[in-house]
Amino acid sequence: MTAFTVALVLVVAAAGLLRWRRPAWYWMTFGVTLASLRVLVRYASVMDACGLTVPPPRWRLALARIANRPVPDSRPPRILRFRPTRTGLVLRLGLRPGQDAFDVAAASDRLRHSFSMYGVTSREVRSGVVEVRMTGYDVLKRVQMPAKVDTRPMRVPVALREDGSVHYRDYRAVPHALTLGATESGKSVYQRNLVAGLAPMDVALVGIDCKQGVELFPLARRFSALADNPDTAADLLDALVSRMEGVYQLIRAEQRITSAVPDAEIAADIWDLPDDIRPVPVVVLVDEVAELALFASKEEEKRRDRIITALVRLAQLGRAAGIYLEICGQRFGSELGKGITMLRAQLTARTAHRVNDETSANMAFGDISPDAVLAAIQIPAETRGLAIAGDSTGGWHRIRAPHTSLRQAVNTCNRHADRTPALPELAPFRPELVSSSEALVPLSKTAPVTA
Ligand SMILES: Nc1ncnc2c1ncn2[C@@H]1O[C@H](COP(=O)(O)OP(=O)(O)OP(=O)(O)O)[C@@H](O)[C@H]1O
Repeated sequence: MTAFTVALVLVVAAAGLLRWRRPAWYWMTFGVTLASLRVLVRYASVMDACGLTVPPPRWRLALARIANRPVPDSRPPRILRFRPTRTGLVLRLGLRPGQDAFDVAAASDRLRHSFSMYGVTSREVRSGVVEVRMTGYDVLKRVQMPAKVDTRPMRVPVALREDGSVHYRDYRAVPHALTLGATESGKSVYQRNLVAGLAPMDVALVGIDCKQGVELFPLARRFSALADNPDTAADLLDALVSRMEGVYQLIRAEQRITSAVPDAEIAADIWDLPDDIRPVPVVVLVDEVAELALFASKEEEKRRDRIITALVRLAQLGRAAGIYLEICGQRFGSELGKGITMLRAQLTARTAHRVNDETSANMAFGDISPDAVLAAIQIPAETRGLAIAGDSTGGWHRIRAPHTSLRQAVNTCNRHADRTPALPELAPFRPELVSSSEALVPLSKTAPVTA
C-alpha cells in the first residue's frame, strides 16, 4: 500500500469519526468496523445509562460480602449474537429476569444517541430474546436493495424497511392488499416494483388500470389480461369469478380422491394440489380503484354494483383459488358507497404513502393501528415513495421502494414475456401486441399495446 493510499484511508476514517458525513459508501468501508467496536466497548456502560441493566442476584451479593469483595456490577442483557450488516448492526439480546421487550423498545431512542447510530429498532424474537437492529445512515434516502434476497414462490422483495431489512409482499401469507396515497406520492412506482418482482415468477398478472391504461399497458407483454375502462373491468372481474368457481370445482374433485386415503393430505387450496394439475396463481392489480366505484347514471350505478360485488367475492373466496388482489387508490372509504368497507376489511396488507389528511390515513390504518395513522400523516411531501406498511396485527414499518422507472419495468416484463400464461377464461381480455407503427389505434376492449 502506498503512502498516498494510507493517507487517504486515514482522512476518510477521520471524516467519519468527526461525523462530517456518513453516507452508504462510508458505512460499508469504515463505519461498520468503527460502529462494531464502539458498540462492543461501550455496551455495558450504555445499557446501564439507558436503564437496561438489572441488579446482581442475591447469591452473588452474599458471596461478595462473605469474601469481602467489591459489590458486583448490575448486569446488561446478554449478547447472544452480534452481526454487522450492509446497513448497520444486528444484535440478539437475551433478557435478564425482570426485563421485557418493551423496556428495550422504549430505550431505542436513547440507544441510538448513545451508540451514535442513525436508527435503532427492536422486536421480540421469542420469549426472553430481543433483536435490536441498528442502521448507520438513512437507508431510505437512496434505496439500494441487497444483492441477495430470500426468494420464495409468491413472495416479492418490494421495498426496504427503515431498519435495513427487506420488506416482502408475501401473497401466500397475506393474500390481498390495499395501497393508498395522494397524487404523486409513489403508488405507481411501488406497483411497478411489484410487477417487476412478479414477472419472473410462475404467476398470471391481470391488470385493471382506470388511468386509461397509462401505468399498466406498457407492461402488457407480461399480462394475461388487461382492462382500461370500467366496462371492460366489470366483464374481466366476472370472468375471474367464473375462473375462481372452476378452481374450486377442481379442488373438490381432487378432495374426493384423497379423502378415501387415510393419511393423505386433503387439498384445501391450490397449493395442496399436485404440481401437474395446479392452476396458475393470479395477481389482480387494480390502479385507481375509486374510478370503478364512481357513477353518474343509473346504468353506471348497476355496473358499479357489479364490479364491487365481484371484487368482494374475489377478496372473500379468492385466496384458496390462488387469486390475489392488489388494490391501489388515492382514497378508499365509505364515501365510495356500499360494499367498500366490506371489501377494505378483506384487504389485510395495508400500505399508505403520503396522504393529505387524517381521514385518508384512517382509511388505511384506522381499524388496525393509531400509531401507523400518525406515522402516515407525518410522511414529508418531498420524500416521494416513502410509505407506512402495516397489517391487521397492528405492526407497521416505514418503507420505501427502489426507484424503478417505467422503462426498467417494461424491460423486465419483456424479458419474461414467455412466462405469461394464457388463461382460457380471460382470453378475450388478453392485450393485443402490435408494432409501434400501428400503435395509434384508440384503446378498446382488447386494446393494442406497445412496449
Ligand atoms: N420510491 C421512490 N423513490 C424515488 N422517487 C420516487 C419513488 N416513488 C415515487 N417517486 C417519484 O415520485 C414521482 C411520482 O410517483 P408516482 O407516479 O408513483 O406517484 P403516484 O402516487 O402514482 O401519483 P398519481 O396518483 O398522480 O399517479 C415519480 O415520478 C418519481 O420520480
